[in-house]
Amino acid sequence: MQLPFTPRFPVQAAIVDLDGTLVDTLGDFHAALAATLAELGLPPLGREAIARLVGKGSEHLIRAVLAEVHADPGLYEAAWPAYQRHYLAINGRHASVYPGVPQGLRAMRAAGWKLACLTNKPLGFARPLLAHTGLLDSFDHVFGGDSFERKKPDPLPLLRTCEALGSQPARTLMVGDSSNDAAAARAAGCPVLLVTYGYNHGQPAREVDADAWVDSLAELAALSPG
Ligand SMILES: O=C(O)COP(=O)(O)O
Ligand SMILES: [Mg+2]
Repeated sequence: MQLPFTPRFPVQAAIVDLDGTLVDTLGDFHAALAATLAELGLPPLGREAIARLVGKGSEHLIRAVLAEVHADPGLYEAAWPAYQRHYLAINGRHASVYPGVPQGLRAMRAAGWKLACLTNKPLGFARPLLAHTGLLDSFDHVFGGDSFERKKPDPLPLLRTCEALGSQPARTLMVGDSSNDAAAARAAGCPVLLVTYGYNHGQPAREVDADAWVDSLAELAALSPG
């Protein structure tokens, strides 16, 4: 497997982010939040505003959305269960796999790499979404934002995922779309590749400290012989 940079050690596994990297879920976030805000009698929020707030898990998203619409923070207690109900009802309906993802995952598997999906999304949202999009079987492990005590950008979820994969961090590539993925990877000692098409809190991914960037995961397939 060739990469668009030279890692210090040969890579033998990858940890891949979900929202903004494998699947464009902005439509799901928008629909679930619209239903939640309407139920609470609050104004809706546009897609661009939501894209800036996604990436640090659903609890953070709900608190940030309430702040964005100038709602009472105490509404969180009602908003969180309402959001879970609405999200589960529409999970995957307004989502699409990014172009190049199946080719990129196939290339990584063909290289003999172990693969894990590690997202800040709750596991109860992540697994059904991966199954719905046909990506679940690509992964040896799937972990969510509630699988460990802390979420990305903390290195703990990456270190635990490396253990599950049986791969040292220096030999495990983090593939993500945001500064959460990159900061967690740096702190864990994993090399990091970012896609440029994701959310990254509304900022260009090329401005984030990473080892390399790709516009499509199909670039990995193009680099690999055969
Ligand atoms: O649900 C989120 O906050 C997004 O999670 P991810 O980018 O880590 O997949
Ligand atoms: Mg992401």
